[in-house]
Amino acid sequence: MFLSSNPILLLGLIITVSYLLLRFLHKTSILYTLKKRWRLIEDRSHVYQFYKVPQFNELMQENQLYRRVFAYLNSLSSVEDSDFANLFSGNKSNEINLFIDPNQIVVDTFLSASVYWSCERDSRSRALVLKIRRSDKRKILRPYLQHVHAMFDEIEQRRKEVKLYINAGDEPERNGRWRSIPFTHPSTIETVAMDSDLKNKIKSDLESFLKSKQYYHRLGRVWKRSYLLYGPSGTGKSSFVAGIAKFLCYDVYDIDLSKVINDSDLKMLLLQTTNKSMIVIEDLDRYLAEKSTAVSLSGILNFMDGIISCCGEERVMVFTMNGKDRIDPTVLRPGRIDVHIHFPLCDFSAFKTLANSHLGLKEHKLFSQIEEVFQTGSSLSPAEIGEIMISNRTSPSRALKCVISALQTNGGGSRGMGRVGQQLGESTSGRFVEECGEPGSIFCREGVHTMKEFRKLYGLLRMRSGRKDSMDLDSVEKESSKQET
Ligand SMILES: Nc1ncnc2c1ncn2[C@@H]1O[C@H](COP(=O)(O)OP(=O)(O)OP(=O)(O)O)[C@@H](O)[C@H]1O
Ligand SMILES: [Mg+2]
Repeated sequence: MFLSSNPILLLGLIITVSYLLLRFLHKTSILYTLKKRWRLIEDRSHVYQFYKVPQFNELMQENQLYRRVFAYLNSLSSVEDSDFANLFSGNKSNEINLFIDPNQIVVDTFLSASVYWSCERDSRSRALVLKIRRSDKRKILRPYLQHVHAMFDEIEQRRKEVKLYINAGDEPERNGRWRSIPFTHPSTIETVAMDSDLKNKIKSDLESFLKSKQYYHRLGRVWKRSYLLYGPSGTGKSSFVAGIAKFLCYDVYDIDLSKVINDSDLKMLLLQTTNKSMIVIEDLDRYLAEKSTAVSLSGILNFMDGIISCCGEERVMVFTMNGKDRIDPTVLRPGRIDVHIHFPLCDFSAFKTLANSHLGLKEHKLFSQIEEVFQTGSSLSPAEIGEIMISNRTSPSRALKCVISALQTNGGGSRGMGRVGQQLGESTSGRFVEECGEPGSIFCREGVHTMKEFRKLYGLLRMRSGRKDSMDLDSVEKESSKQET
C-alpha cells in the first residue's frame, strides 16, 4: 500500500532487487547453465553437417590434417573455457599446455558462424569431428579449413626453436659447412631502446614482407628483403639483429666473411641456407675497407642481389656497419639494401627508455639536469649508459649522477669505448668519483671498475667481430693500454 503510493521508493526497491539478483546470477553458475540449455535448444532447431578428421588412414599413416587441426584447436582460448581440459607440460621449462579432452566440445567462430569440434576415440585411434550448420557450409567450410592450415603454419613457426648457424672455416674439410647451435640471445626488438615510431615502422615492414609472397612472385622478384643497420659501436645493432630473428622466428645464418675462401665458397654457403632464414653479415664496412676477406666485391654484390638464391626464398638479409660514408654506393643501391636503419648514440628519449628498463625509473628529479646535458650535445652509446646503470642499479639516484658525470666527462664527441674507458680509468682516483656523490663513491668506483672490465670484454667482442684468428685476453689488455696512452 505504502509502496504503491510512493513510486520513488518502488523504483529504488526494483533497482536494488535487480542488482542483487544479477550479482547472485553472476556469482553462481546459473547464467552459464541457462546459456548451455539455450544452446541445446538452438542446436535442435538447426540441421548440421559433420566432417570427420581421422588420425590415421587405412594404412595407419598419420593424417597430416589431423595434426594440423589438433594443434590449431589446442591454441584456441575456448579450450581454456571448456568444462574440462587436459594439462601437459611443454618443451620449455614452466610451459603448460592445455589439450582438448575427448568428451569436450570446442566452439570456434569464423566469419561470424559458429563451428563445433569434438574428439572421438576408439581402441585404435582418434578422430576430430567438425560440426557445421548446413546453412553455413557453403560459405565457410573451405575458407575455414584454409584458415586452420594458415594458423597451424604460424603456430609451428612460433613454436620452432630458432637456430644460429655459423660458417666454420678453421678446418679445411669443413669449409662451406654450417654448424648450428640454439639461438638463445636474450635481446628482442622490444628490449632495444630506439625511437618508438621507427620501431613500429620496422615491425610493420617485417610483417608486410612476411605476407608478400604473391606480390614478389608477380613482380618476378626473389622474395627477400635486406636491411642495413648502421651506427656507432654499442648502439644496439647486433642486439637488434637478434630481435629481428626472434620477431620473424627465422634461423640465423651468421656469415663470417674472413672464413669464406672465395666467391664460389660464398655461393655454396648461401645454397646451403634454408627458406625462412635470416642471413647476417656483421661489420661489412670493415671487410670492404680492410679487404680482409677473400671474397670479391662482385661476389658480395651477387650475393646481395639474391641471384644465386634462385632455389629458395623467404630470406631476410641483414648487414651491419659502423658507417656507410666510405662504402661503394653500388653496395647500398636500392634493391641491394631495401631498408637503411640508423642506430644513433643515446639521446634523452633513449636515455629515459634505458632508465625505465634498467632502473625502473619513469621520472626522477635529475631527469631535467640530464636533459640539459644532452642538449649541450653530449652523448654516449646506449651500451655505455646501460653499463653505468647496471653497475649502479642498487641506487637509481647514484646511477643517474654517474650518467651525468660520464656524459660531462666523456660524452662530448666521444664515439667509442676507447675514449670512455681511458677517461674513466683516469678518473678512478679523482673527479669522476667525487662527482658521483659521497655515499655512492664506492659504487661508482665499482662502476668504473666494471666499466674497465666491460671495456676489456668489449674489446674482446670487437676483436672477435673483427674476425681475428687468434685472440687472448692479454692482447685485449695490450690494446686497452695502447688506447690509454
Ligand atoms: N639501443 C639499445 N637499447 C638497449 N640496449 C642496448 C642498446 N644499444 C646497445 N645496448 C646494449 O649494449 C650492448 C652492446 O650492444 P650491441 O652489441 O648490440 O651494439 P652494436 O651496435 O652491435 O655494437 P658494435 O658496432 O660494436 O658491434 C648490449 O648488451 C646491448 O644490450
Ligand atoms: Mg655489433
